[in-house]
Amino acid sequence: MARDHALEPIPQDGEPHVDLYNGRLERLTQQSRNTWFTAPWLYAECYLYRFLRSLFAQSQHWRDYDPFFSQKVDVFQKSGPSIYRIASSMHDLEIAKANVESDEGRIGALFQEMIQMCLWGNATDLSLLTHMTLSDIQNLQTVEKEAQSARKQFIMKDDQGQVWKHLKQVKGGRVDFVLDNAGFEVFTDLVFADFLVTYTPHVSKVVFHGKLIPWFVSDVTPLDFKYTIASLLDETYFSSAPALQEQKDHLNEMATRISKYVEEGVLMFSVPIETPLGGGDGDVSKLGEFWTSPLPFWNMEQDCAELWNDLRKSDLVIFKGDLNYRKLTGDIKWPSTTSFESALGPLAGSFPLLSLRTNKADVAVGIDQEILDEVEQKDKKWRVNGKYALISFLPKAK
Ligand SMILES: O=P(O)(O)OC[C@H]1O[C@](O)(CO)[C@@H](O)[C@@H]1O
Repeated sequence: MARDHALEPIPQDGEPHVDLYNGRLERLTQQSRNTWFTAPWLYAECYLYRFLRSLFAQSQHWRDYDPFFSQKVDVFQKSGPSIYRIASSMHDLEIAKANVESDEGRIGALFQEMIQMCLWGNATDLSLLTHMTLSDIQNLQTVEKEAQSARKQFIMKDDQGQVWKHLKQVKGGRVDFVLDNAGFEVFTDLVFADFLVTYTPHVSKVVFHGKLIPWFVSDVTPLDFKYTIASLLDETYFSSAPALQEQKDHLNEMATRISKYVEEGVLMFSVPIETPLGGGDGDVSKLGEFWTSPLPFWNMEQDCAELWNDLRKSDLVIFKGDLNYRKLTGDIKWPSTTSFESALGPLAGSFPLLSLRTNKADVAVGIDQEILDEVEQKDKKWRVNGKYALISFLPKAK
């Protein structure tokens, strides 16, 4: 990689997208753009994880091995303090349930807190954490109200009001999460989902979409999803964090509720939770394969009609994180004042779409010129340092 070698075709390993990756590579070769430094970054990064998967997929005994699993577990286990704090807030909500349910204004305010918790949960992925200390990580994980208001100035586009206006008109609807990272981030996604189905009349089902192969180090696989819920139910899992029995009880109360929702299918993974890495045999993985292709999401209707048709049934599709944002916008060098709608290309209007992203790569759209000028002056690295964020919403076309 460091010597700018040519990318090799991915061997026919029996798993999805080999021809797709190799066809693109062939085209890049014809254009003399087939080396690590010359290939488009989005393609090269996706290729890296697909190539790595191929090495395991072709082995006899390592097919089910996720080389990043231990890193994901390690960081998750260190997230105890924030997880206990959030669980205690959910316990307070449970006590006030009767009052909350009848107060639309309060639900709206909580909805916005949940959005921000999920947004900043995305700042803590393993691709950025390698150089951080434990206290840096735990600091980033303080996503409660006070920390949220301090971080508000870092949200460069904020469509929270619009998304709430949309969702509050929905009754008993379906929300989808196109997940990003395992560990603390997916925990915040589960908390948001729990909030939506337990305390609001607007949502009765949540579908989670993960990755079928180890992806961008810390992305959620079916096993990670299952493991997260099992860990939350295990009282000893976060034993490195000092916790009162009362806090452990709060976490157990919430985790038991979430686990029951999963059993009942109120919260579900888009493919069977036992799906092995690589997707296994048969058709079950059709709804999961698309997320690890190198394609932008623009032409989802043609590229993966089954998934597009499925998402069309959703009342809100939430795309988490930076890579999903890059694929939504095609990872193009748009002027940052370009509208989010234009950057979504043909995908725009397919379903109500919310993107929650902390900025870790160059592409950024939908930002007012004034805000751009101000942030550009304050922090030249705003596009990539994970400190700034975008909350972008676009409704379904009528
Ligand atoms: O986990 P997220 O938010 O999708 O971040 C992934 C991002 O991290 C990087 O791998 C490194 O910053 C980017 O190339 C990529 O878009």
